[in-house]
Amino acid sequence: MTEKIQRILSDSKGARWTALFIVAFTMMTGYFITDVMSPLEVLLDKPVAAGGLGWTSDDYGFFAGSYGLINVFLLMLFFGGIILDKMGIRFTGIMACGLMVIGVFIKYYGVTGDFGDSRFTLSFVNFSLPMSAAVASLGFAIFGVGCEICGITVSKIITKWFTGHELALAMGIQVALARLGTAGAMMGALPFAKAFGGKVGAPVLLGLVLLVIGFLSFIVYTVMDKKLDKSVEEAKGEKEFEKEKETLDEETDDDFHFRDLKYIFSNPGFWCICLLCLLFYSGVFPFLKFATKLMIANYGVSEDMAGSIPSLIPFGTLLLTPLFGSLYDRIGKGATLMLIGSAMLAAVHFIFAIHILPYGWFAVIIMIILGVAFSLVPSAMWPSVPKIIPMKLLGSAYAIIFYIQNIGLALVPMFIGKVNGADPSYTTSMSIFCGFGVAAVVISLLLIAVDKKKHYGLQDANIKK
Ligand SMILES: NCCCC[C@H](NC(=O)[C@@H](N)CCCCN)C(=O)O
Repeated sequence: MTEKIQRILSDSKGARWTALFIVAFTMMTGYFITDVMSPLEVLLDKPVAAGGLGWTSDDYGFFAGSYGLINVFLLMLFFGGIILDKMGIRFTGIMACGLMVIGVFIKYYGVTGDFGDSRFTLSFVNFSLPMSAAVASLGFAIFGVGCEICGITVSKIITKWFTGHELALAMGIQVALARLGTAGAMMGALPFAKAFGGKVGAPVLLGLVLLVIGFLSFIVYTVMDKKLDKSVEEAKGEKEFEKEKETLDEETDDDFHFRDLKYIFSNPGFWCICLLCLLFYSGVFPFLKFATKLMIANYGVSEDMAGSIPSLIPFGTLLLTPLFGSLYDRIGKGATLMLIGSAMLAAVHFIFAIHILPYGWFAVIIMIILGVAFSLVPSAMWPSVPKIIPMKLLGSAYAIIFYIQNIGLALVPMFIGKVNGADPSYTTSMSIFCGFGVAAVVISLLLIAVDKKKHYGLQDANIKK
């Protein structure tokens, strides 16, 4: 009997949680590097003679957006998903980590190399950047490919180990640990750079070292992955588990066929999740980029304190994302959680748009509500994908969702920046963000209806009793 229960490695609680923490650590180091330069703008825009890099805010904006450039314009995320489904977790994960390390190495060279006054210029499109920004952006774009492909690989790994167990809790913990990487970068990068004489390269080098450790931990994970596959093979060989064999057959990485992609594209539930992801994340990540200035302009918060109010959001999600994930595992109602989170997003932006109660304490309350919304939707949305899409297509499915999301993450901030220039009261931009929330509510309602019709099980608990 014991032999039956413990027939594959993922049935061991210790093994699957160890696997989770190993790959979540890799992802955390990736998120650290993603945001390590965000608090360093004050050092980047100093003149070269004063120890800075002489970047303008436009140069910085281009650098920040370069994360998604190769992913979006060269369709790298789309190909990344196919590579994952075709070549498997171990190959793709190592490739992704390798790309992240190469990317950060180039970025480090960009911010520490001596380029003098040289510039990178494309005269036919009237484009010019300091050479340091151009090199750093190239590195960040390569890193972005690795980081997003690593993200879809980790999602597939978690699904592989946790299906039928604590899937949403595991995904929630992974996202929470990733947010810890973001929070660590936001809080630690500037003091760390200042401790090294204001050198931008110091925190980037720290991130590079952490990333290499993250890469090594992924290599350790591949050993576990091999063992899991071996235990699955052994279970397949046992006659009495004929029924399970059919399920396991469906789960092998080798079974991917391009023609199967039409299953993804023709799936209405998948498109609802894609749209929800695009709308919801467009209302959160780009908002965070403008939130500090909003606090100063509309809520009278001092410059020193203004950044700490939006930082309540990633901190709040640390605890709440696993909590809501565990709720989804035990009682289900995933689509309802997404609806509630979307409604909260719309309400928060509506309140920001109409400028009532212009006090710092009120902004804190609103930001906490946004933090709850930012925990509700991701904790229910990501674990819902495996309920709609079979395992062998999961890499491609996550990649397409990430791809569509990246378009919003790249274009919305550029658009909102222009809108704020024309209307510095933030009424227009907050109304646009509110519009994303309202549209997310509509899509969530549609998802609930589609789920009822197609029986995806989005409202069911993940843990099989
Ligand atoms: N199991 C999927 C987890 C996704 C977490 C999600 N990340 C993303 O959506 C990334 N594509 C983009 C992250 C960009 C910010 N650095 C998240 O909520 O972080």
